[in-house]
Amino acid sequence: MPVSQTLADRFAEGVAAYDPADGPVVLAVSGGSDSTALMHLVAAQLPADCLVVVSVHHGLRQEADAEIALVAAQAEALGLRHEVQHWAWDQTGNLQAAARAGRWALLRDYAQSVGAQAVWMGHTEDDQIETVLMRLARGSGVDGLTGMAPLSRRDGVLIARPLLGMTRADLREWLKEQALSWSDDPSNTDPRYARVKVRQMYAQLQDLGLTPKRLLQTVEHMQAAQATLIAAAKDFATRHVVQEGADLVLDGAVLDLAAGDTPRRVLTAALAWVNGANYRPRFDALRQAAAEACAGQTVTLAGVIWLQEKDGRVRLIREAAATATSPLSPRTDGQDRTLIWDSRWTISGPSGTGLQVRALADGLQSCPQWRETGVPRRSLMASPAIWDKETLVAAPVAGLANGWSARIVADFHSTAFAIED
Ligand SMILES: Nc1ncnc2c1ncn2[C@@H]1O[C@H](COP(=O)(O)OP(=O)(O)OP(=O)(O)O)[C@@H](O)[C@H]1O
Repeated sequence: MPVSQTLADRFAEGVAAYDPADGPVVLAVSGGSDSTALMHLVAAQLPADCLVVVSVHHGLRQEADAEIALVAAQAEALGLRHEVQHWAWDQTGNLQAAARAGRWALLRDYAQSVGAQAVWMGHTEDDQIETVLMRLARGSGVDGLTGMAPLSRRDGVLIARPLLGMTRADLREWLKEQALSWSDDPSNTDPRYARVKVRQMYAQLQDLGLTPKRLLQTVEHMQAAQATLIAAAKDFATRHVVQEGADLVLDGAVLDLAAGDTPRRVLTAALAWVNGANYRPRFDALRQAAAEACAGQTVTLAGVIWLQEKDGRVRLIREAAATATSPLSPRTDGQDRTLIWDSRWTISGPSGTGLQVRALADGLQSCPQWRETGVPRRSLMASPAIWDKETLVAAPVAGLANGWSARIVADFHSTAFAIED
């Protein structure tokens, strides 16, 4: 059977769970073989109007213009929308790491600005093997050695990797069979990069019997171990964490980090849920904050205020000052505008020019009915509000709707234990 047959069939199974009603999908396509194959395979399975192809131009190599032009031409032939996002290096830090982080930030922000349900990426089995070997070299634990997950979450955005079970060689074979071209980025073979070194050394490790099959078996064992840890954490959370709107209320058991993996996992998940998964504290900082909270102090960590309740529990509230401002670009078709704010609120409302979403903060004074909502003051101050420069247009959570709505994207207990990327 030609590669095309089996590969396309396996891919079709992988996308079966996708529901167009949940919003568009962003396809991250660099123009390399893997993401080019991803674009064509997805386009054959899903309706074009729910796909947006996004290429990030790093402005670092001359060939990038031609690579992105090739993606644009192929996307157009498939009837897909194609967007280019430009990245600029501010000359700080390691260039590779900065480019990777900058690329993700552009993909994430774009996905959130169009209310996308997920970003799909072209990582393959080869990338998985390299990732696990690099993490082994860093002494990673169970979570790290699970490698990349087929479905995970970063900064509150879902990442799908439908090609993880396929090899680069198979994808290239498939592209050739379909007479489709791709671009080869020379840095993918530059031995100065750690990933390239790992790839080259892995060829030797295979001679010792560390075949892809064996290595991926270990990954499966780790995934099973991780699933057990996550199940225990979920169960613990149902007993010790209560979601109240956008806040979480924890009892003392969650702060008892000496009790092992489970409370640490639950506390970390709780913070990540409240801060939109924008940052995770280091363990030392977490331990210190938990001890202070146990001693009755109010703590601010990871963009979250840990406030004492009268009954001794601790309320986690988003810190208004840690949220960002998102511009609301107007729609030309007169439809409502939808975007995701602070990685966890879906905001919808009438189009308009020059509007922004940012935390309500002191705008609370302009919401006469806020007390009737029953939501604590500090929680309302961190809730989303629509602003026209300094004028408050709407604060839906604080009782000033004016045609706008805001809802928390996902419930804590059912989503907070998704695998983090
Ligand atoms: N410049 C980019 N623009 C958009 N998406 C990108 C870009 N670079 C990488 N990606 C996404 O990240 C995935 C993994 O990145 P990686 O650096 O391994 O890819 P690559 O070698 O540039 O290209 P490919 O994976 O397509 O062969 C890609 O498959 C793609 O989905």
